[in-house]
Amino acid sequence: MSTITEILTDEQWQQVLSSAPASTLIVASFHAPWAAPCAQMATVLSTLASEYPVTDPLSTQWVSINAEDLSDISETYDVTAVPYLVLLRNGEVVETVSGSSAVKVRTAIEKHANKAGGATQSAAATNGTAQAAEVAQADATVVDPAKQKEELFKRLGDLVKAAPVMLFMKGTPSSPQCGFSRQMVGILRDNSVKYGFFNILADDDVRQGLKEYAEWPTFPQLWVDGELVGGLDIVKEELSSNEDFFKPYSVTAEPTAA
Ligand SMILES: N[C@@H](CCC(=O)N[C@@H](CS)C(=O)NCC(=O)O)C(=O)O
Repeated sequence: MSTITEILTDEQWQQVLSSAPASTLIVASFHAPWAAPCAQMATVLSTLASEYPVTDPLSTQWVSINAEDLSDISETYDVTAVPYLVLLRNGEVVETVSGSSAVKVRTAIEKHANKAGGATQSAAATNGTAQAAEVAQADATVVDPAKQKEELFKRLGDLVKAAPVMLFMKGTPSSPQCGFSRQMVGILRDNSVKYGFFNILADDDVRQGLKEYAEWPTFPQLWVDGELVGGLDIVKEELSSNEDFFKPYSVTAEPTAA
């Protein structure tokens, strides 16, 4: 059974790419320590990995990459949100999956992995192992719409608290994909605000789900301490009535006594 290797350096990644046989499917999972769905994804992937044999030429190779620490690798594969899965064969990307849907991840891997790997997988499933049961359960939570929504809202609840100030935007701060998001990034920069961001264009579940979760229909959305402040207009209003609105979140703020 295969296990997942954590990639710690660019060189280690290059080594994986250059040493893998041409037939090997490389399953690369990009994650960030602050993103709760990545922990769930790690469980799903380690379970899937354990179902695939190591033997060449039927091999799959499983690696995990911290998207922030190894930003050059993330840029190479256009990783703008996590979890993000990249499947490669012979140095070429064969498929990517954005988000934490266990079903999408499993389907993509099964599609590209060798058939013999699939046979082993069915054997594992009929063995009724705890691991097979775990994946089945992860899948079940995603296909039942009510459960799916519950899972998504739980994920969103964690995501809006991923940093004290969280911006849900179109694009990234260095490359906003909408004028409203660009203006919001400018305001945060002008106020020296330290913030986390999420590119909603990279994850349609988050894009649509957050509108309902927040009861706010548009982006950008700014969340502070897990509470929605609002969109661009509201943030401008807040600042015009209180220019120190962002002071507690400014990188130049004086430390406050506990
Ligand atoms: N007046 C709004 C402007 C934001 C807005 O209208 N956003 C639109 C276009 S970028 C949007 O997010 N639409 C929903 C979507 O694209 O999913 C604000 O204050 O934030």
